[in-house]
Amino acid sequence: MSRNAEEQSDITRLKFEADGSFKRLDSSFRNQIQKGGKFEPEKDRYHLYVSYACPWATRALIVRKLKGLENLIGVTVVSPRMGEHGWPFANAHKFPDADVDPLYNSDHVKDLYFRAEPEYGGRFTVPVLWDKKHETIVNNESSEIIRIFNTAFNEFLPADKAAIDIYPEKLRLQIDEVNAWVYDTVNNGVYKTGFARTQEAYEKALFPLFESLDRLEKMLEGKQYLIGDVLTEADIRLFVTIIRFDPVYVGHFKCNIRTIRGGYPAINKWMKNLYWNHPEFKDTTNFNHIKTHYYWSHPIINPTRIVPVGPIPDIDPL
Ligand SMILES: N[C@@H](CCC(=O)N[C@@H](CS)C(=O)NCC(=O)O)C(=O)O
Repeated sequence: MSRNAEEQSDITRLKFEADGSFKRLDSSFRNQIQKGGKFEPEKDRYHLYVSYACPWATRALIVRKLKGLENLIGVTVVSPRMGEHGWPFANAHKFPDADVDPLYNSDHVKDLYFRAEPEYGGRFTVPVLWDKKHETIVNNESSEIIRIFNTAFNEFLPADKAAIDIYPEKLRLQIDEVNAWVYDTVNNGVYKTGFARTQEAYEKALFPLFESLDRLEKMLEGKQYLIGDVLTEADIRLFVTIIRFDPVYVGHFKCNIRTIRGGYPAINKWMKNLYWNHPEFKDTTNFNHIKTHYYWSHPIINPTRIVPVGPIPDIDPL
């Protein structure tokens, strides 16, 4: 099942635009889980492969826990050191809190992609939502996986968990509007900043990133949640980037106009509340995986692979 595909798996061979900017490719597996479809809601049929380091994958981990899906959908965590073959499992690269692949004992995430589609030509990204019945990938796009988790398994859940709705009908327009610019300038903005190959491409991503943080700071003043007064997917999608900001993006991705803790009191307070008061956020945040992954896995940006010790602490107390 293992195949050499370093063009696709080696992050140091990422393709860039002519102007030195980084362009993220669309995810390829975009199926839904629904009654009457190829992928029906069922207990213990689906499996989630994630990295604790990856902000996109962590969205799915947070929602899995928030909705109480732990007994319905298993999880496997890859090792944070992503090398020429992409994400390794623990048997290929041991690391604390990393797992072996319980389904196929694969060495790398790419082996799952080739099992699902032998001619697969895209990148081998996490998260991967896997169907054990058809032995294929249901979906590898986090924004869709969290919406699947939000509703698809409600019939198996106790009433309090089924009632949790992170994309409520009456807030959808607002959530979609915020998601759009937060995705482009913040979630993906940090990557565009950090992966830029020219000064111009770097600054073209950096300034909009900080303009958006300024805007978010105003939106969060005196508020616990981004939209309305409930936790929505907009908070989850933003949190996974903000929690990585001071420990990684400030240094590694050169997003250093301001730090969150030093420059954005309202964002910092919102982040600390989610982290310290909601186990779904704290228990799915692993700073060791986060820091090791970025500083180790991008030798173009950090050739010594030294992982900085600070900031201490990773997140301020409440
Ligand atoms: N649009 C995808 C992005 C997923 C993604 O880019 N994941 C990164 C880790 S943070 C990855 O696995 N990259 C591996 C690679 O590109 O080789 C999603 O939101 O699920």
